Amino acid sequence: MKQDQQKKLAAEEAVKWIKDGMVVGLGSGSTVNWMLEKLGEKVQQGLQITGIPSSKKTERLAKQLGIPLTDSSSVSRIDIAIDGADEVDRQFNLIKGGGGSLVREKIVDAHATEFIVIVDESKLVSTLGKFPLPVEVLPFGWELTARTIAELGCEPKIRERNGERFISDNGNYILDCQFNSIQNPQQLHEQLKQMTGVVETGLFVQMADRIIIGKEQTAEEIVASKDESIV
Ligand SMILES: O=C(CO)[C@H](O)[C@H](O)COP(=O)(O)O
Repeated sequence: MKQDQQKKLAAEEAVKWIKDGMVVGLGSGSTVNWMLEKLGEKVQQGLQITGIPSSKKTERLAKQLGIPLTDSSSVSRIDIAIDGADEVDRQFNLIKGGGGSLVREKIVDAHATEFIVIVDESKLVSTLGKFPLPVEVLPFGWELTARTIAELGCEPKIRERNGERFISDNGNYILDCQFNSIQNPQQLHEQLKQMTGVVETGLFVQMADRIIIGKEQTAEEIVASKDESIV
């Protein structure tokens, strides 16, 4: 499938940035899974790194692939983090959390010296918001939290999977908030973060250092000062 091929291209390009001795933040999602496959191969060939997984799913796959893991209590730095995204805009803002791992991803990605985002070209948008913004909330009183969020002009929907309420790795719920068009990601993130009951938002505002977009035959790498346009 074309999209999978693009994800694989972006993922493999990103692995080239991982060098011996690095502590590597491992994101989550299907694009990251391609990255883990390649990284696993390199580890088998002798690359020495330590990974910090950002979700239980990533932890399971990394272990299967023989990637050595540790946790944040055992490292003083994260050299590089590689993660996917659900939407990417021209100002290096992201929507993440489609897989429900946004809190751990944000902690890992925010502490990395270099944060690389890997996406297929369908993820690149001019304005964020078509993808419903995932917001992690405490289960207690979530209906009240959802009502407050709705006042910002969206329709929060409690996330379900296979007919069951989705529970994050942190034991919380996810509200998927359809804003359609997010004109000011920073402002919206701050408004949401101020609400009691909100744990974290899927808005990653200007955190990325490098965006690698898988295209038809190649992976296009965009590094910019974060004020620059990327397309
Ligand atoms: O944020 C995420 C998980 O919480 C993922 O990185 C995002 O959903 C992209 O996933 P995929 O690579 O499967 O398209």
